[in-house]
Amino acid sequence: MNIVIKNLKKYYKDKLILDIPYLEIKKNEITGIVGENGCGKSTLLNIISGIDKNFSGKIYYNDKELNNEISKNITLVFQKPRLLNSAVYKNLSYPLSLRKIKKEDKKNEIEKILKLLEIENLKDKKATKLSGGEQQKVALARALIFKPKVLMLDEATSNIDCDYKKTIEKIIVNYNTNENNTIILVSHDKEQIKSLCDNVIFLDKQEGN
Ligand SMILES: Nc1ncnc2c1ncn2[C@@H]1O[C@H](COP(=O)(O)OP(=O)(O)OP(=O)(O)O)[C@@H](O)[C@H]1O
Repeated sequence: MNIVIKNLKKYYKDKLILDIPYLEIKKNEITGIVGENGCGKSTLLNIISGIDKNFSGKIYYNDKELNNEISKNITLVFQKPRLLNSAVYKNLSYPLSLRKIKKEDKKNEIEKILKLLEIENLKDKKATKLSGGEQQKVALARALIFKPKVLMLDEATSNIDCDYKKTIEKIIVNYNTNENNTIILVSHDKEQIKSLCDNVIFLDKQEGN
């Protein structure tokens, strides 16, 4: 999905947080968003995902404004995952149940994604009891299982160890190139941004913040 942002302004009370006259995020590309703490990166992802509707300006997704169908195709993964207080398997099956996926297909999809992310060993463990890095892996699995057209990662690999980060990065690149998807990556990891992104957006902190 191509995303075009026009005249976006976001305030918290009377403090201007974001001021973006025009921004285009292209499908089939990995777009990095960088900038110092507090410049509004997470706020921007929340707005694009539809979680935050309190802004002025327009956002077009393939020339259309946000609706239920488009929302279903956008996933945002947070640095601190919000997982269910139940087994990893349940965390992955629940979102598929909401989408009315048949039991047999569900099982196959879950097994595929556990294997892809190399987390079969976590399947029966309680998600909220996992380490920070393990929880991030589960959150990525839960995001990918939806096959979203727009995948946004907000510091989503910050707790993952170096070796495994490479595995995740490969999965992200494949997901982008093979499936025609849009990926937006917020990260303070300069190496990661440099090696993965086709495009980098530098957000400036607004004056007075
Ligand atoms: N709910 C809120 N109410 C008031 N101000 C907020 C709220 N959420 C964020 N802000 C402010 O908005 C600004 C942008 O925050 P945001 O979290 O988007 O920045 P960021 O670039 O993602 O930062 P970081 O790199 O530290 O994660 C900050 O000044 C922050 O204090």
